[in-house]
Amino acid sequence: MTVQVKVCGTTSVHDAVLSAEAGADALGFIFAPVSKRLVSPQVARAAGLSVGPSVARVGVFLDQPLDEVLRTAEAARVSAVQLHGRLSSLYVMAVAAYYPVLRVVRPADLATETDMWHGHRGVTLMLDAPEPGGGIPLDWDALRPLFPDGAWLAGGLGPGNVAAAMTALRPAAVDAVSRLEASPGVKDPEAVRAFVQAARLAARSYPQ
Ligand SMILES: O=C(O)c1ccccc1N[C@@H]1O[C@H](COP(=O)(O)O)[C@@H](O)[C@H]1O
Repeated sequence: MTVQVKVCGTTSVHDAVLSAEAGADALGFIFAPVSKRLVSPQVARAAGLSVGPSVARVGVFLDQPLDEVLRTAEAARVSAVQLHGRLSSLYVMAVAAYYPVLRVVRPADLATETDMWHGHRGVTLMLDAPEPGGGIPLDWDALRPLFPDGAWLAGGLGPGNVAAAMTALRPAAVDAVSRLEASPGVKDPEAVRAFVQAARLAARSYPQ
């Protein structure tokens, strides 16, 4: 199985190229105003263009109005949208009419959201810690019985623990930001490279 690796919190062309050269499959651009990694749609668009179409560009939003999400995603030319927050299923489906959606869920909501989105091809679940971008890992062993096939995993992942997380849950993709930074919004090149390499290595031990 091919595991996707997403490097989130990209705020510059420089860091987009760095992550793409390290082998990332997807870059995340955070458009939530509360974030320390907030990026403008214009910079995100330039960064996306700098890495070419083979690298996915994911716009990340937290509890923002629907029209703002759609306008920002369009301006930034993202290829997918990641939705955090308390959102109705109608809202999520409205975004999914335009973009593939990564619907982010907390451990407490995993079972309900798995039932809700089962069979919706445009919506993929991503499990994350309750505080997005907080760098806090989840209790992977406790989540093992609930973790759905095909879901993505985030929450405090980094070079030192991504292999253990993948061994426990076998996610379809892994995503990280806090542990890949030299300072908020600025990537640590060594950490980004080590994260992608560790995830690729761990993916080799997935059952074929
Ligand atoms: O990182 C942020 O500031 C952020 C703000 C608002 C919504 C999502 C945010 N980040 C997302 O959090 C996860 C994991 O982050 P971490 O590795 O635990 O720091 C990732 O999906 C980011 O997209």
